[in-house]
Amino acid sequence: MIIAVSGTPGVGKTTVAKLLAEKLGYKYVDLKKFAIEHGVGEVKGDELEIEIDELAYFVEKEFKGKDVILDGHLSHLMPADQVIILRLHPKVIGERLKERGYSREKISENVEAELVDVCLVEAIDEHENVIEVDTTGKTPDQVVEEILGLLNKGIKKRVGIVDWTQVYDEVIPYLNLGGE
Ligand SMILES: Nc1ncnc2c1ncn2[C@@H]1O[C@H](COP(=O)(O)OP(=O)(O)OP(=O)(O)O)[C@@H](O)[C@H]1O
Repeated sequence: MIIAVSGTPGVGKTTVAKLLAEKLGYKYVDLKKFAIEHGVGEVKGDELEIEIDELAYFVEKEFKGKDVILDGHLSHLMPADQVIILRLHPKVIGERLKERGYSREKISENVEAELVDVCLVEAIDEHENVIEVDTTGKTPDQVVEEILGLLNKGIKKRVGIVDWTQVYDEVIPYLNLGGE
């Protein structure tokens, strides 16, 4: 089975994807590395611009019918049997990306994407089997146990569990509202 682990940059995809692969005995795949190895997309500045359909072709060709965890913020756009969308309080996303030295603009862009559920909405557009997990305040182990608990119960769809508009006031400091 192909399981895609996606979500806003900084949400904890790689941490959770590696642990989930280990617990399930699945192959772990870094989607960005996979794309580069297959010559999909081109590096523009510090960004890798990827042609989604081309990447999806290689993912299907290489992993269809295999047990794989796909790690990447585009993985929910790939041909997956199950999608896991990780969520995190947008202010924690802001803190993590600040620690990474992201620009104020990049931080704001990603905090806003988390605030308005961009990855979740895209995943639901593409796939029926989407499980949303709020990782806020949970350890990686707790997040993986929650995912395994749902999958073991045969639950393939669980969405609509967070609404960050409730914490909008806490998020404002991370948004580039003035456009400066
Ligand atoms: N559940 C967690 N609790 C505390 N810290 C976490 C948790 N999950 C991940 N982190 C930390 O958050 C940071 C980002 O984690 P990670 O690199 O897994 O995120 P990501 O979503 O893969 O990011 P990117 O999309 O940029 O690759 C790392 O420093 C990681 O150690």
